[in-house]
Amino acid sequence: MASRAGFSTQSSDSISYLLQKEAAEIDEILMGPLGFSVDQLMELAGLSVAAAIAEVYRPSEYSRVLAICGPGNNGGDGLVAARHLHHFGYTPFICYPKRTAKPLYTGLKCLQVADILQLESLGVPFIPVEDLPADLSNEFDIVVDAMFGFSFSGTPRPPFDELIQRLLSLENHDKTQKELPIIVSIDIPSGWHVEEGDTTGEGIKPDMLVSLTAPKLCAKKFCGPHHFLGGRFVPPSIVDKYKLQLPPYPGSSTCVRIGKAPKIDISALRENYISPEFHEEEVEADPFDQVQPPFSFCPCLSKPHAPLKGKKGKKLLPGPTCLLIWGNRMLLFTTEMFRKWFDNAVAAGLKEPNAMALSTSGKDGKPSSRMVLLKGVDKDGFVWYTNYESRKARELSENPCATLLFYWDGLNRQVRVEGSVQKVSGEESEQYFHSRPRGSQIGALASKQSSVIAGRDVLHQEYRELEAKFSHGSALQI
Ligand SMILES: NC(=O)C1=CN([C@@H]2O[C@H](COP(=O)(O)OP(=O)(O)OC[C@H]3O[C@@H](n4cnc5c(N)ncnc54)[C@H](O)[C@@H]3O)[C@@H](O)[C@H]2O)[C@@H](O)CC1
Ligand SMILES: [K+]
Repeated sequence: MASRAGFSTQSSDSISYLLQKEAAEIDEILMGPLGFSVDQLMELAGLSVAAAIAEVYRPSEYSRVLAICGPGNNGGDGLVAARHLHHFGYTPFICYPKRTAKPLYTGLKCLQVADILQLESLGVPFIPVEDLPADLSNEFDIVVDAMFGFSFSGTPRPPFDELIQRLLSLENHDKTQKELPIIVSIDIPSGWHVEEGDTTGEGIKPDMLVSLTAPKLCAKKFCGPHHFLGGRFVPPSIVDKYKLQLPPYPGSSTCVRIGKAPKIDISALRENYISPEFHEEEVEADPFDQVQPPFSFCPCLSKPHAPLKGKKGKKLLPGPTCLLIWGNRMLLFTTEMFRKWFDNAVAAGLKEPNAMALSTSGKDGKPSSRMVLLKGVDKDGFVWYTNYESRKARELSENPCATLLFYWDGLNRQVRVEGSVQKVSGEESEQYFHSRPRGSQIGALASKQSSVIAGRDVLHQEYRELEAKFSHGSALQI
């Protein structure tokens, strides 16, 4: 869950939607000339479904997940998603009415046997359809609809007709009375026509739809708040053949949000912290002994940032209020302790753990904040660099007091530092300046930062002069 799905800014009008026939053809091409195996595709599809769910619904609030799996590959995606959700910290349950009983099958059935064995080894319960509570609203927080995908046609036959009815009855509950389970449909909301959608207007209305490979035509009619695309395996030959326009997946994400951005009630925006609690009695008497906070970290270590030194530096000397904060607890700390926590944040793979909000105020007393990057920390203080003509530098020259705030999402920690600020030595500044890439050096010299720029021509002129000074001629952008 370290990587985020991001949001595609591509309008839903410019995304391609597939006809049923095209979806089936793509399936055949992938598993024919392109050499994919069905289990490979299903694994990627199921993983992207689990990732999309985890993106929106946290296990601390939505732990109990029921996956209702159908007889085809859509059902297989549901089994795989449930396995990944287990590893993401959810408690999945499976209802798999057409599960195969015999172990020796070929093709798809063989795969489903493997999926079942893997889920059973994780202790994931399989609930027979007759044991499923008639009212799903008390038992589950999320229901994954993995009954039918793009090969569905006609009207649902038993027992799926009745299962779809149970999902429908969830929607008809009095929503003001209690929290109802979220419905997540894989690829197609089950019971919908693959191209025409919910033709009767009485089909299920999932809260989340995770389209796979490319959305099917019926997805145009999806009105729920969360539409994601998953199945990050489409090769260029298929994109070209079907003239597919698909949004890019950000970074290493297996899913990407498409459709409209979710409407967020800012007043209700609250992070559910799932990191282990840190109790008062666990705090060491000597803060230096509090070296390893009681958190476990992601084993994939990202490379620590190389220490940077340099020019136009500022150093904040921590005053009496240096607080490590986790949840609603605080601990006075030293820069040495900070360093250990910082190293933990780097090891946890957090993005830019050295980003910090710097707040200053000048002689007018009006505070201002901005994000800057920490460039060093030692027993004397915290170092960052700024152009001495910037607003922050001006304010610090008028009032050499500042606060720093680090916020390490994912670890549920923040660090607040308050103190007085002084310039670093010229020598340290020089070292830092020369350690920066050429382009940044030019940019730093030319930049007036937040001060008002008299005229663009003047600035261009300065750039030209600076570029001429540096033979490398690094590219510059204004
Ligand atoms: N690129 C792809 O093609 C990929 C497809 N995947 C998944 O595979 C799905 C398609 O899988 P399948 O082709 O196996 O088909 P489905 O999973 O859509 O379902 C086919 C099964 O449903 C039954 N069925 C159809 N209509 C019915 C009805 N009215 N009542 C009761 N049963 C009915 C069929 O007899 C068949 O057993 C996709 O939607 C997607 O979820 C993913 O696993 C990976 C990639
Ligand atoms: K489905």
